[in-house]
Formats: sequence, C-alpha cells, structure tokens
Amino acid sequence: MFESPRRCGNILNAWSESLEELQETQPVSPVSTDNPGKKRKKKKREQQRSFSVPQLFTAASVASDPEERNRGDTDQRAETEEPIVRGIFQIEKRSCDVVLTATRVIWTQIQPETPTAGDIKASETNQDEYVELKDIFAVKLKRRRSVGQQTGGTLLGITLFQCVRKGKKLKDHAIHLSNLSVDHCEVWFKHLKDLLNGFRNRPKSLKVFVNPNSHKKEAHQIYKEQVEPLFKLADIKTDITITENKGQALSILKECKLDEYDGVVCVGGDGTASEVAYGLLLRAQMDAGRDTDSIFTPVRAPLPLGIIPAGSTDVVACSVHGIRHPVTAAMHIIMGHLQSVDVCTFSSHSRLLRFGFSAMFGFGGRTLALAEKHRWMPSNQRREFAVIKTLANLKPEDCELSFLPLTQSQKVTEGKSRNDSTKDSPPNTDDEEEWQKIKGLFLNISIMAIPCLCSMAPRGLAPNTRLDNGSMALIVVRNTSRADFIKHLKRYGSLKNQFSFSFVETYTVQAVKVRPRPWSGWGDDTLEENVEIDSKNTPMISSEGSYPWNIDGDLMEASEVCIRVHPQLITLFGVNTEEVDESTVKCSCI
Ligand SMILES: Nc1ncnc2c1ncn2[C@@H]1O[C@H](COP(=O)(O)OP(=O)(O)OP(=O)(O)O)[C@@H](O)[C@H]1O
Repeated sequence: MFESPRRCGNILNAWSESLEELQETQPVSPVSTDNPGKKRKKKKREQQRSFSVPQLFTAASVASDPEERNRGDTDQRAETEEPIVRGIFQIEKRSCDVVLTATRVIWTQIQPETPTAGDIKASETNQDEYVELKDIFAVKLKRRRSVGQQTGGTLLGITLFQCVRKGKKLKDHAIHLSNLSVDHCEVWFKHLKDLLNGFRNRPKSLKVFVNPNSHKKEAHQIYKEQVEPLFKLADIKTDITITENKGQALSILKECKLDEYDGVVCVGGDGTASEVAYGLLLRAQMDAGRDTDSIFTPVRAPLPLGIIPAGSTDVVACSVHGIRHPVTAAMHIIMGHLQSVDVCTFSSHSRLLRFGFSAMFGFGGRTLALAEKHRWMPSNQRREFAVIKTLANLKPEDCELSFLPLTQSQKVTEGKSRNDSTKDSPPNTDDEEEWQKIKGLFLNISIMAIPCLCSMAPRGLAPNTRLDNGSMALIVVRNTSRADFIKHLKRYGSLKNQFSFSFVETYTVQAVKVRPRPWSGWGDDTLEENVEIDSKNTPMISSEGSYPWNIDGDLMEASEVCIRVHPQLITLFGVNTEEVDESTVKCSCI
C-alpha cells in the first residue's frame, strides 16, 4: 500500500523521505525551537478556516454508466465538464472545493466564513487549478504508517501521480488531496480508478528483458532504481528476464505466449533493442505463416516495444524519446504513448537475415568488428580504440551499390501516410529500371530508417529521415583522404551540415543493395597490423567473402545484402520527436 505524505516531488525521493515526513507528524518533541505564540495563532487561523461536517464530507456522486466514462468517448459530459463527484480536500495546505469530471480534477480555494486580510487578498487572485486525467498515471490512498508497518494506518487522503513534461523529459509529480474521511476518499478513489482504467493504450502487463552486460553493466540497477518503482506505482505487472547471453531474448520471443502481455520492454543499448525488435517481428512473421526464406511482405509486430536506454549510444531510444533518459522512457510506457516506426529487412539472396533500424557498412562495420574482438576492454575505451585503429588503417570498400529512390509521388503521399497505422506493406515498385547503380571505392555507407539521434550526433546520424515516413536515408562517403574523412566525422558532433562535402552523397530511398567486389590478396588480419601501405586506393578485402556490418550496433557478417524499408512495421512506446513541445506543462490554470 502506498505511503507518502509528501505534498509533491519525485517518487524516489518520496519513498526515501517518507520516514522524515512521518517523524514530522509524530507527537511534539519536548524540545521545540518554534515560537509557541506563532503556533497558537496559526492553529487559530486553521480553526477559522474549518467547515461544517456535512460540508466537508459531501460527496455529490453524479456518476452514471462507467462505460460512458472511458477515454476516447467524446460524450457531452466531457465537453461540458459535468461533475462526477465533488468534495472538499486540503491541497497544499489550502482548503479547496474539488470537482472530478470525465477529463479533469479541478480545484478552487474556498473562502473561510470569516476571512482574514490575507484570505481576501489571496481570493482576488484566486483561480481554478486543474490537472487533466490524461496526465495522471496512478492514484493511491495515502496513509500514515509507523516505521515497519506494512498494512493499515490512518487514512490521510488521496494522492494523484501526474506525468509532467519539462522540455523532452517526462517525470512524475505527486498531488496530495488530504481528507480524513474514509468514505469520502474511497468514493473518490473508486471514481478515479474507473476513469484511469479507461485509458486503453496504457499497458497493464509487460514482458521485460534486461541485458545486464550493456555498456557499464548498469542496466539492471537502472531498471531496479528508476523504472521498477514507477511500474509498481502504475500497477503494471511485469515478467522479467535478465538475459544470460546474446540471442536469449530472441529465442524467448519466438516461443512465449505473447497474449499475456500488453507490451515488451528492453533495458539495454541499441543491440538489445534491435534484438528484441527483431524477435517481436520474427514472431509476427511466424504467426502469420510468412516464409522468410523468400521475398515476403512482413506483417506488423503484435505488441508495442518500450526501450529503457542503458547502453552507450542508445540511438533508437534517443530517436523515439528525443532524449536519453530512463525515467522519460518509463513514463512513455506507463502513459501508453505510441509511435509507429519504420523498420528495415536485411536479406541476402532473398533470405531474411534480420530486421533492424539502421546499418553501416565500411568504416562503421569495420570499427564495430574490431571493437567486438576487444570485448574485454571497458566499453568507452574499446570504442575509442576501435575508432582510432580503424582510422589509422583506413581503407575503402570496393563495391557496387544499387538503390531504389523514393519517387516524387511517394514523397507527396509520405506526409499523408505518416499516421496511417493500418499500412503494412512497403512502397514496393521493384521495377529493375528504377534502380540506380553506383560503383567504386567507398569509405562508408550508412542506411538509416530512423534519425539515429545520440549525444555524439545531436542532429542525428540521418537528420533528414523521420521515424515513420516510409523511407531510408542512404549516406554514401566515397573514397577520400583520411583528413577529409575525419573532418566529415567531426561534423556529426556539431551543428554544421555533415554532408556538405564533395565526397558525400545522400539519397532518400526505399531499398538498397550492397554488393562488395572481391579482390585477391589481403586478409582481415591485416587490420590488426599497422601496415604501411597506400591506403588511399587499396580497398578492404575479406578473405572469406563476408564483410562486417554494423546493424544497430550489432555485428553481422554477410556478403551481398539487400535492405528494404517497411513503413510503420513496429510500434514503439514514445513520441514523434519532431513534435515534442519544449514548453513546461504542469498543473495549469483555467
Ligand atoms: N547476458 C548477456 N551477455 C552478453 N551479451 C548479451 C547478453 N544479453 C544480451 N546480450 C547482447 O549484447 C549485445 C550488446 O548489448 P547492448 O547493445 O545492450 O549494449 P552496448 O553495446 O553497451 O550498447 P550500445 O549498443 O548502445 O552501444 C546485444 O546484441 C545483446 O544481444
């Protein structure tokens, strides 16, 4: 049972400070530094503000059919703000007339029968305040309990937990409605619970995967300390798997009973998010009887996916939350904010290799391959080492690149289709004539279906693509000097355009084929040696005919790969980051 007599504040603080608050409410200590005269005056003022018993405990319940009160019903009452229940509570030490309607809790400070000068002054600026029910994610009966007491306790009122936005961050905020009447509070509690249950998008049961090895191995701690208390507060049931190895989440998702859950959550970095998204999508294809060993039109993921960032770059989480912040991610899940997101299929010779959101071939793939060989190093050090070493041995890839550009007509309809969640097939015009081909030496090829925001690239690795616009950004970096390539890389971290170089080309595409052209001679192991060669024109060769790909931070070895975008194939808990309102939304005044 919830116990937090604080007026407002973060839930984590509320738990830790509850003992302190409790002590404040213990019998007065014999040693008091307070001025007793002042205290008496304060008590007198409080008494003057008191109200008759019937006034205090009136619960004018005018509730009708609960079905009508579900969110989404644009019934008349929602528009007219007709009261469902009305009563008197203390809010922030002020006696308030509080009204619950189908969409809001509204309160107005009450004038005492014999107002003081201060009361009269306050009443001149007195305005109704309110909180929208759509911003409330939990309601609890507030009780005073002694240390160690688990049940019972004196009822103090009701606490509403509101989701507040500050810029891109979401956090919780508690509003305490104090009233000592058990009957009164229970009536309010029941009505509030009924109304909150009407928010159909909000999950009640989640499957959670935690990768304990992500980044600095903090994923489990992040979940326990920052996320689990919020899920508990919102009465969300969780079934948690702490993964023991790579691929475990994928195997579980292929077999488990998904209809028990309203969503899947992963706690980790991009590799974990990608594995879980892949698992959900693969499961959808299996359930729909799709043959992934031939060309197929994929079906949408059956459940929404929530991503709690605990990795090193977290581009998927940043792209869908606008910020790398576990509490914000948890609040998007609790509030049931849903965002459709485009997904790519990666296939070779028509066989599905995997699903993913972004890919890098060339420098991006080689860097990851090298980092993976040095897994024993701490995460940041490993990444830095791999980047420096790959830059030192920078060599281009020789390949043939074909791509299917997004046509003008598709670009026009793109805007219209962005919120069309029923769309489940790609904009497929596989006419060979429309494919464009370029051949040559490339330092890096990036293919991204989402903007890939991260702290290293605040505008995103692919700033010109959107989460749900049914297209991918193809960014081609042709062979150039190491110095120029480094200049291009450095631009990602600044606000300057990283693409305004003669050796960088960008395209908006619906499909890409990358066909590396094998040479004879070199082996991959040359990477480890600091061999003095004319790296400028000597392409990278793989002895086994397979090349490293970086798919959402996960290493995949493949030769010829075809990448195709599928509009809005998955739903993530989050928002369209372009539409995040920067203003602070809090308890508003009417
Ligand atoms: N228990 C485990 N031990 C080892 N690897 C795991 C385990 N559980 C999951 N994995 C795999 O670890 C890989 C990397 O994890 P993840 O992406 O979460 O961390 P990261 O690489 O530190 O973060 P980022 O991708 O943001 O840089 C994923 O591909 C995932 O499948």
